[in-house]
Amino acid sequence: MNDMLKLRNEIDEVDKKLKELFEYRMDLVLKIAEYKKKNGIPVYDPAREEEKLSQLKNSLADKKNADAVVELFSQIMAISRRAQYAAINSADDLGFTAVDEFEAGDDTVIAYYGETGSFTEQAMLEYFDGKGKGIPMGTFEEVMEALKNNKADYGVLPIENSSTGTLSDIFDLLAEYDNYIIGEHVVAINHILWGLPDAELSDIKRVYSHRQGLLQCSNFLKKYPHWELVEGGSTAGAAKKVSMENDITQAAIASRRAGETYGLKILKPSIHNEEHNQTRFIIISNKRNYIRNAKRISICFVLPHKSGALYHMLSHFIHNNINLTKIESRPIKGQAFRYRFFIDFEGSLEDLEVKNALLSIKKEALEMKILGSYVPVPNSN
Ligand SMILES: O=C(O)C(=O)C[C@]1(C(=O)O)C=C[C@@H](O)C=C1
Repeated sequence: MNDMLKLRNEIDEVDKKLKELFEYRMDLVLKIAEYKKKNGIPVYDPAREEEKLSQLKNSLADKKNADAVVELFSQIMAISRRAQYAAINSADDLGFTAVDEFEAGDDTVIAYYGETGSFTEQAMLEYFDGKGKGIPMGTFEEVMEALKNNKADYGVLPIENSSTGTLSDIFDLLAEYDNYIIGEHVVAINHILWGLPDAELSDIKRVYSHRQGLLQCSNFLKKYPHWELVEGGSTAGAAKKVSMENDITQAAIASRRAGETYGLKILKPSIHNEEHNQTRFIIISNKRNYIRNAKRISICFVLPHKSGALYHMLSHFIHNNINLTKIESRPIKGQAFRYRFFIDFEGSLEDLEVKNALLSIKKEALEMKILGSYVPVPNSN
């Protein structure tokens, strides 16, 4: 027998013992689960886990294995928790209810950002198949308020553009309000420069649009440095303003629907920087419901201000084999250089792995909110 074969035989012996010990350990873990269930004790006990890890680390003969031992036992304890959640079966509730579908009929009221003809209205019409009664709202916050005050059943807001990135205000509002993401929709954004029916490009002195409209068309606008750029309201609001004020020197950057709605003329089509300019919209509700088996989840959390806190938090995703699709951070108002993290990941609120990760994060974070679970648009992020 050669040396390698001999060593492998020894490893086989060690693995056999490890396996037997692992099975024995899992039996103990399930007995603890029974006890926890009977006495209403939560599955996750971070203090006990912390104590175990430092005990194991400090008692090592050879400290070079310290990190590996911590990794190995963190993983073993994550597996144990998963088994306990399965045995206890939803004693620790995430507070969300699965539904088969979201109903929308003619009486359904949907608050959307912007004016008639805005891209958000288009997202609403496409998502709800033209059903429901849309009410335009002047600000993102008004959409949130309409849900809060039960003035609307659903809300629609833009959250991310393929060329300019995320709309950070929306993240702050999602953290602040008790409203939840129940769906998402992507719209191809085609910006057009619109003027009055008699206007020519050479007449223009001032251009109105939403901040995003101006940003997404910045390359085109750079060619006209003498134009005054005025941001405010939605893109459709800008088209309405140009139409109402009847000044030949004014133009608006807006959608085809908006320009046609307000009787304007195309001065320049397709002026956006990126050929495939797309915006992702979210559909929100004030109820903690989600479509059964929806495969995307968004959360946000605030961490204790100590070294390694984010690393530790992310390990809950790693140990539960969860794939993150997006991570963002936003400064917390009134707390200089402290951040709230926003994470999107794959999975369903019914998965034990997801439950395991979320309940652990909830326990460790200073605050954690599940922003919603929804069916993602393919390749949206
Ligand atoms: O000691 C417990 O409470 C257990 O359930 C066991 C165990 C472990 O695997 O060691 C599992 C989960 C807890 O978070 C802490 C420890």
